[in-house]
Amino acid sequence: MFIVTAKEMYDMDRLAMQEIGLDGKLLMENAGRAVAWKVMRKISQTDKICVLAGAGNNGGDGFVIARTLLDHNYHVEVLQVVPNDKVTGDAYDHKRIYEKCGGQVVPYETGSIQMVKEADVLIDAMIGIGIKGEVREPFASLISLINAEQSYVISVDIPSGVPADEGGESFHAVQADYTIIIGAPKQSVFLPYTASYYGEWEVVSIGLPTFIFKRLTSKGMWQLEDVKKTLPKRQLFDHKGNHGRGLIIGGCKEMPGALSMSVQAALKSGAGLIMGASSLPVIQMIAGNCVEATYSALSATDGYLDNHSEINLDSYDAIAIGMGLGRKECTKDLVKYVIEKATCPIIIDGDGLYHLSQLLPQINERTHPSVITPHPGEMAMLLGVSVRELLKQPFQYAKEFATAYRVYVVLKGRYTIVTSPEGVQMVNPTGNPGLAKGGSGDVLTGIALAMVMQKQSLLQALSNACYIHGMSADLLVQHQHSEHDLLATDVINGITDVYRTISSSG
Ligand SMILES: NC(=O)C1=CN([C@@H]2O[C@H](COP(=O)(O)OP(=O)(O)OC[C@H]3O[C@@H](n4cnc5c(N)ncnc54)[C@H](O)[C@@H]3O)[C@@H](O)[C@H]2O)[C@@H](O)CC1
Ligand SMILES: Nc1ncnc2c1ncn2[C@@H]1O[C@H](COP(=O)(O)OP(=O)(O)O)[C@@H](O)[C@H]1O
Ligand SMILES: [K+]
Repeated sequence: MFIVTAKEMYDMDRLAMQEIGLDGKLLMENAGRAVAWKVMRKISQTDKICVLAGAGNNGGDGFVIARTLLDHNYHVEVLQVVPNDKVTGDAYDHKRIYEKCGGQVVPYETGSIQMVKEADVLIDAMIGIGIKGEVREPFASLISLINAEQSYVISVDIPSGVPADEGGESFHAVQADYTIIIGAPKQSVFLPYTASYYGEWEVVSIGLPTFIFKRLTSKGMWQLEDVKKTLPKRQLFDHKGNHGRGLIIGGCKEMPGALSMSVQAALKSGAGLIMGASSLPVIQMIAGNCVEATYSALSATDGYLDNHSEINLDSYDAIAIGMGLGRKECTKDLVKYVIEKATCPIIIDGDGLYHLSQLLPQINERTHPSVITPHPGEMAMLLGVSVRELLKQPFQYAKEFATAYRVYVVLKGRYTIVTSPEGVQMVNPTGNPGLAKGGSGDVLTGIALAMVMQKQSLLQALSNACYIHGMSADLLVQHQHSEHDLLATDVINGITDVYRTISSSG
């Protein structure tokens, strides 16, 4: 599934009309009818429905929705929020068709507030992706009224008032219960400050050909069907070498568990062979948790790894470094050494990212792939901006960093964004707040290492890792756990169910 900015959506529209000959009225018909079918599945025939229509094409969709509902004997009326002369073009044509089919259009006036109050279902077709600046009257008051009422609110394309793109912060918008998105989700579906306005959401197709999306956007949402298509399969005559040899370097005296979780998660996700490298006390503490792994004891001073020359980096398909490593000068040297010497893909996480802020020239010079897996705090630190600023434009910032330093960026969060050095972006939809707990990131790094070592493109490998990690948490919360008691080690064990579910669902 593709993700678009408002500009990309308008460009697609233009291309569809000018180059293919799909005209605007037809697209509006497709949009309105597709939305109406979704609406019918959510409401009952006895509901009193009020469609609030604005002046633009979003309002035009509203007239098609109303006509379709009317034709199926629903009790529907349109409240036109703008004067007649503002409804023009395709929207005007669809208004006329609706009226010719017997539809009622009630002009907006103070008395029509009653219409909103009496409705069981409000269909918000006031403003779509064409919003400019702050919402004006009477939209602003209507939005307050809608939000204060108990009726079921369905927004068309986007809750009116919510910006389509990242970047904005202050806005007054409809709080929808359900949003039916037209064509493709906009960036604001995935942002922390706008996502909740959408309520439950779904996307409907309006017949724009896939090649148009491919040509105009490089953002998408990774879905189960993508995982099924790209996940490495195990063949009858496979041996462990076919599924990669991985090295995981991490752990210090205060954080031995981080390494343990990454090692376990990597093996559980399908890695062929995993070597965990840390100090002897750390290894002695964790080896019993995962007897399938091999371990390499490195020298340490005061509980922190201190000697990079002991590590042989040559015989691995991928290396992960940083989980629970510590923020000492000696551990920075270790990270620097791996960045400079590793001739396979590397994944840098945790304290490795802390050190990376002083190793940016070195990462830039790598000729083999590099992956970073920051949470927003780590990403903001690397970019030298505040977390608040980063979260206003996560797509933009992740892309800036990925393309500037030629790295894969896995910017973690409710909707983790994976960005390739070319700027292609994949959003992961799985996961829940049960993952907001120490150790979840270490598990993700282990899964990511296992994926990166096996035969898939790196963007696919990292998207699959995020999907599996989140899906494990989702299945666990649906079946045996709650978001409160879920532990990172549960997420490792839950990988079993993820694979069983994926393989049994065809
Ligand atoms: N391919 C597509 O993307 C298609 C999109 N369609 C619909 O078209 C919509 C976009 O249509 P438009 O470009 O006409 O834009 P909109 O309908 O989103 O909004 C434009 C209207 O809102 C008013 N407006 C803008 N900012 C405002 C503010 N701050 N306060 C009050 N009023 C404001 C403008 O004066 C204008 O009348 C989409 O959201 C979608 O619903 C469909 O018609 C089918 C095809
Ligand atoms: N509310 C949430 N919804 C979905 N996923 C979440 C949520 N909170 C955290 N996660 C996921 O959990 C992981 C947390 O990683 P991180 O913050 O690095 O944890 P730690 O370093 O403590 O192990 C990330 O993969 C992130 O996407
Ligand atoms: K809307």
